[in-house]
Amino acid sequence: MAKTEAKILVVDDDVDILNTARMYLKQQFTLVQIENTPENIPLHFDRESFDIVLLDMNFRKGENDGSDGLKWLNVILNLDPNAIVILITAYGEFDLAVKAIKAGATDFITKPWKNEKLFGTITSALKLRQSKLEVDKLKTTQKTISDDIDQKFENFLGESEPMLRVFSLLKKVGPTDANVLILGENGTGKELAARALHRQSSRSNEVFISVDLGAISETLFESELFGHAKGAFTDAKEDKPGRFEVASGGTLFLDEIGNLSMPLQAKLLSVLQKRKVSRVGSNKEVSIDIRLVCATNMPLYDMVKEGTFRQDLLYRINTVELRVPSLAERKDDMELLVKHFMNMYGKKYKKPNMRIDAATLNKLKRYNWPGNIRELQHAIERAIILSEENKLTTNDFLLQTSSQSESSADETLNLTEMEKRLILKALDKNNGNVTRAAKELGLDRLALYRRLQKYGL
Ligand SMILES: Nc1ncnc2c1ncn2[C@@H]1O[C@H](COP(=O)(O)OP(=O)(O)OP(=O)(O)O)[C@@H](O)[C@H]1O
Repeated sequence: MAKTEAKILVVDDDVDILNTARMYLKQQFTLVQIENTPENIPLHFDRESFDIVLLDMNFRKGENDGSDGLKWLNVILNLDPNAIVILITAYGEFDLAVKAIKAGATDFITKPWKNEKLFGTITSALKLRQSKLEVDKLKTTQKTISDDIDQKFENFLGESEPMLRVFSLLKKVGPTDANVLILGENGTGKELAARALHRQSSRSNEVFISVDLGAISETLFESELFGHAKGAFTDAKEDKPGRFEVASGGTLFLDEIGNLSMPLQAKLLSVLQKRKVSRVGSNKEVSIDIRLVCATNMPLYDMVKEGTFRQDLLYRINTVELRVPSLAERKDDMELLVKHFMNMYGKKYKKPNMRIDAATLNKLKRYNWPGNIRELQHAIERAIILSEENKLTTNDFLLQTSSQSESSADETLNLTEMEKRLILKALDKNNGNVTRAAKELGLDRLALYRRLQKYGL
């Protein structure tokens, strides 16, 4: 009969017991080692990773209160927290066995034992060992995956005033368990902000689960979020936990929350209130412990007034509100972001040391970026791919919407409005330098200052 794959260490000061155990166990398992001096246990663990340790409770002659066994049990669990220890007790030592199991032993066996009983005890303990190792492996895999994802998201850049305010709020709110609602236009970095909150929380070693509510169909909503039991519907071939359950212990990020229909808002609210979910097709409720972060680019407050977003749901998710500014509001970050993406795509497309001239940077600053950072990121990627020299020029950027918006802006015939726009344009072009902007406008500095005051600029 093939031996079962397992490494077993038997520790007892009775050499007869050791030899009997070894003789029998060697026929059943792939590796069996024996030791009569418990002080040598660490040496064995240095050389081998044991699946099971059979450990005597009473070592020194005359001592039979089990304190020695408990001490060595502790040593073994320190050497390997996943160790499976089966204690060898004398007949009638039940109290001691209970004490040992509370201290972390897996099972006990009384001597003299029957071989079948010993085999059965070891076989079921081995199953536990395998699950513990599997959980460990899954945890490591999960950590590697989330570290990997986090790396992609760790660069949340900004040095402009509005971004410094965002960072300061993130720092204050991150470590709390407060529900956070992140508002902002598309592509402003709302998901980055949510991940930054998670990284700064006490849950940072747990999962961050992101759900795009805009991408989940009405019919799949419940099964995706709350899970389903086997047979709940035709495609439910097996039990499956939903995102709420998977995120338990960590952070759940619900993106595009403004896109939820009223019936789905009611379902979501009920789960958030109860902090419990039941999988579709099951009556059993599972408690969930999540930190909730939601995001949207929709005007939730207006939607509440119109009756398309539930006020009670809004109050549940917006304990703290954070607004990520649009790129147009943080033009001071343009250079930093442009250089960051140039560096990123320079590496990706093997075009290192790319430069950008001032005129091109100014063109990028003047453009409105309706798609925000995502649009900027794509524009730089495209420019790097298309560029023929190691310098990005205005020709590498096709900002058509920009010229449209610039020309439509010029269509206004209101003189005051025109003057205001020209001043802003001149300032923008000259990086906020009043002297140079004034010169370009044909004004002296004082005259420009007076106009800035007049228009509240
Ligand atoms: N401050 C920033 N620094 C660096 N990169 C950024 C920054 N903000 C956003 N990005 C990048 O812009 C892209 C869009 O960011 P993100 O997905 O977080 O935006 P979003 O607001 O969640 O978008 P949507 O509303 O479309 O879901 C990502 O590639 C992200 O890495």
